[in-house]
Amino acid sequence: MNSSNPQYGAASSTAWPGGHNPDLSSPNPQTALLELLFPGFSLLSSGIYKYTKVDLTVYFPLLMALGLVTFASRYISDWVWGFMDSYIMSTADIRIDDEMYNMCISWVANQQFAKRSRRFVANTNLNSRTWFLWREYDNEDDEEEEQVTVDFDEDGNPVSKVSGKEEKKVRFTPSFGTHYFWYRGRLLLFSRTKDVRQGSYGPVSEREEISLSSFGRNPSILKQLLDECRSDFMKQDESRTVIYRGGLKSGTSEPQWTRCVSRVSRPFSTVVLDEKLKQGLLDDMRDYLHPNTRRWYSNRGIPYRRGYLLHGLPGTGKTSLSFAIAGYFKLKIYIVSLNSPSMDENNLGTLFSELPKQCVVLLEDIDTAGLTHTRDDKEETDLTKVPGNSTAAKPSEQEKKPQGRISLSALLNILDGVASQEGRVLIMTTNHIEKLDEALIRPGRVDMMIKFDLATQSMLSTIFCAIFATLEGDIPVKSSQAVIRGPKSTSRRSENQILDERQQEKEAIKAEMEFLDRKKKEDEKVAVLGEEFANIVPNMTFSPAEVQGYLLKHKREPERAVQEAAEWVKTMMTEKKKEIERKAKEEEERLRKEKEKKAKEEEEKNAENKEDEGNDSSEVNGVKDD
Ligand SMILES: Nc1ncnc2c1ncn2[C@@H]1O[C@H](COP(=O)(O)OP(=O)(O)OP(=O)(O)O)[C@@H](O)[C@H]1O
Repeated sequence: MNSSNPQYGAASSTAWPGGHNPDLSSPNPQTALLELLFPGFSLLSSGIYKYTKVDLTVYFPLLMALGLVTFASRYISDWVWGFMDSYIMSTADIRIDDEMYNMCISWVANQQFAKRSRRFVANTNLNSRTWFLWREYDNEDDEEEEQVTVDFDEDGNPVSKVSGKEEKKVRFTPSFGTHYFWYRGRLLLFSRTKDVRQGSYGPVSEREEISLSSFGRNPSILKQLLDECRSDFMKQDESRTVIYRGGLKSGTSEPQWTRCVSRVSRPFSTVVLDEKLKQGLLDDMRDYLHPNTRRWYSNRGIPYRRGYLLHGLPGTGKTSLSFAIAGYFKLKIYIVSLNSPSMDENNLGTLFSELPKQCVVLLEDIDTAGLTHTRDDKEETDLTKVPGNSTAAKPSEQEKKPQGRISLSALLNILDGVASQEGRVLIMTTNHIEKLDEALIRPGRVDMMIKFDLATQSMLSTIFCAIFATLEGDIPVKSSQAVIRGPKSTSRRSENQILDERQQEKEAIKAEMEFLDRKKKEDEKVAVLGEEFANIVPNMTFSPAEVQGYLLKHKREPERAVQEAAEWVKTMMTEKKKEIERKAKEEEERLRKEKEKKAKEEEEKNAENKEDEGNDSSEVNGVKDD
């Protein structure tokens, strides 16, 4: 301990200026107060005194005033902020579980203030707050982002590609706190705060809130900004089909639609189906979605809804058509699984009431949805009415059926009740139309049914040609021929440069001509091979998915696909035969067991009857004896 310490020098002979002689064990009250206002003050002042002989405690009143201001400023600033927030600021709070969050955050990520931010959150996926819900989550959301991650070296060995455009893009958004930025000449605030109400469980990225604030009581600037966020976000989806899934909000029992993926829209032409049917569906939907049609419906008091049932064997294109048609009409697609354990009548009702004005709702494999007539599955009467014609189903069949949590009547009410959004397009798919209740597919609920069949001969050649057709990008272009034909630089170019460019342009045109020529020849060849292929594969025997699966094995060798087609058909037929035999055996076994069970039950019943009869006769005899 330094004996010359002005603060703690009780034992020291050093005289304190101003008559202060602080004691180590009991510092004077002034120093104690200053120490409270400025933690570390005594240490600092003793240091200063030692070297400069300036005693800071002399300036006690001044320091006190300064300390009080510092002490109070925190409270004052909080109060001022609270006052401003309540009376002279407008704020938009954005819920993390709403799609507006994605829109807003993706807008923020593109702003200069976010790029300049010194403390930021780095994301490869701006929607990662729900990563745990949907693993397939929007990786493709960024238009600029390429999905290629694997390349092959000269020897054909896979190598990962982690450079340039292919690299997964990292996006930066400002971290927790308040960030200022200018928008249309106004100073706005973007705040990201930790959501303290949320429990400690749940992913970290979930526990946050974001808000946008502006000075002034008129919030129109915030609305403009949010509108811009939304339209920017929508632009990214222009050539995509956005898919939403119905489920529960994370950690709650509240139902909500969650955006799970956006895909490049499948061209409608790539779904192979009878052209008349396809055109009929397109015309029907086009007419339904026409802006004047809603009025037409409402004038006549008819609910403005349209339902389609796509039925047929597995792998015949029902799902593909649903997605393609949604993409064609630029509609979002909302998928809900009635089999999901979280899906009950209330949740489904809420989801349907939250649908946007125009969209496609897809209920896949509706026959397997395990609809019951009431929630209480034990009631026998319920089970006998399970989807299937109104006729009663056999007990053993009932046992096998999955028991859903949604009754058929509730589903019907939801589909055409007041809660169901008008303007939506309902598409139901099934592999077993015969299992569906008539009420579910009556006109008004299902306005058009489309049957999907196994591949006909014309479908076979169409699928063949679709797979082997030469499309842009299929033929590798030599780098010397790949010329970017953008706007010419305005800077002066030398004669040599001009000549060079002309030469490159010529080469590019030549390459394009070569490509078209080659494409024509290839397509002619493929058309002939397609016919050959269709003649080898039997009509209406394989689903388009099976044919596609086979052709993909030879995707670069159409000739080989034709050569080996007969062998493939043979193998497939044998497998199918085996499968049919196996199923027949299973059915036989099931019937036998059922028969045995029935016989046993009958026997037991007879035995019981006999016993009862015996008892009755002994009673009668007893009476007689009496
Ligand atoms: N008619 C078709 N035209 C083009 N491609 C088809 C067609 N049918 C099936 N495919 C192809 O087969 C695959 C499976 O098709 P999809 O899922 O649409 O069949 P699905 O009828 O919905 O089957 P499931 O009943 O099993 O759900 C897809 O890759 C699709 O490209």
